[in-house]
Amino acid sequence: METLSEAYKEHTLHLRHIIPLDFSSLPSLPDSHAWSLSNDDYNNNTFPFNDDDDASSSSIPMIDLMDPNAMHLIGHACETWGAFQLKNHGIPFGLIEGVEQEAKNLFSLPTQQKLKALRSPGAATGYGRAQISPFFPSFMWHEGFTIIGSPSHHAKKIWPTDFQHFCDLIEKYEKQMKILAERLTKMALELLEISEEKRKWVGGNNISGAVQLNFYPSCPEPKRAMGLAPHTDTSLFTILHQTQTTGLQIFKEGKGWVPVHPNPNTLVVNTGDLLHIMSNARFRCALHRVTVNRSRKRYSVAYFYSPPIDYVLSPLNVHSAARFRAVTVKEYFSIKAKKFGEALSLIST
Ligand SMILES: O=C(O)CCC(=O)C(=O)O
Ligand SMILES: [Fe+2]
Repeated sequence: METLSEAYKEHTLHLRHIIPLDFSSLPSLPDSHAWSLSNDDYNNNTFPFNDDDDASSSSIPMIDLMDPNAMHLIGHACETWGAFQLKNHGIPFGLIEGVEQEAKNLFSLPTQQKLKALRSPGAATGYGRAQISPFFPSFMWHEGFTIIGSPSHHAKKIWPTDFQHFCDLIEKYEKQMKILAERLTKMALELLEISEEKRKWVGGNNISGAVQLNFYPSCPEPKRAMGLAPHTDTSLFTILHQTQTTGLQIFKEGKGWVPVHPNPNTLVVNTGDLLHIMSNARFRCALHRVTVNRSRKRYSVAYFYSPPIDYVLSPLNVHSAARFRAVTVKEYFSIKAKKFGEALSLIST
């Protein structure tokens, strides 16, 4: 089966954009990882907001999936923020905790062991820096591990005799996340009045899904470092579990960088470029980034959900002129891998 990995094949990266720094023994921030963030940028001078902003308009909405009105609340959140927090999402707490623990185990391994699963140039899966690294002048304070389909190929390299537990948990997690993503997608497509014919793929087995484990080590100079640089996700929806350490921020026009405070038993959902395209820009794709901190390590687990790679994304059923030309999922992934922030404007009509 063709998977998302295909879209990265023509886009080979230099090894310096793949091999992470060995963060374990650094007394200070190397120049290669220094960002010139102004104090205001870091502290986001627009936050807290004006007095006339109430708390509910100053942070992404919290939505209860059991709420009978959930679909409309989700639609509103996608229109205004491109993101929301989700409770009563149905993913067993023990499973989330288990995957979090696996991520902690993985990233605390000695560098040499992690490098056995290094992502190869032109590949999408394995251990390494963020895929967006080449588009920024400085490196990020981050290590990642990307999984598409079964994690066993890479897991066997890291733990030759002991990979099964990791694989079982990740596969269970992927299955549960897929089910949740399907529920959200059905609601979004219903709100967009997408035809039955164009919705048939939802619930099928050839969707494009990926799991991304992220690690942000504690950092000697957090104000001059960046965990993950500003980006939008190449997905329809991204469902994120973050540990209880702040860092994730979403950019909101007129407000600046807004923190997404971790809440126990709550997942963060954001819309990605693909839903932005399908909705003819009615749903935002949230620009987000991650800051780091001095004493606490931060972990997150992202699940990216997208239609099958040959699915044609086109702003259908819209009441105004299409703002994007039709592209397949695979074509869009490959444009994004090569052109990053320009991808949406490159397919604009
Ligand atoms: O670590 C986070 O909170 C966000 C991760 C993220 O944005 C990503 O993996 O695309
Ligand atoms: Fe992201």
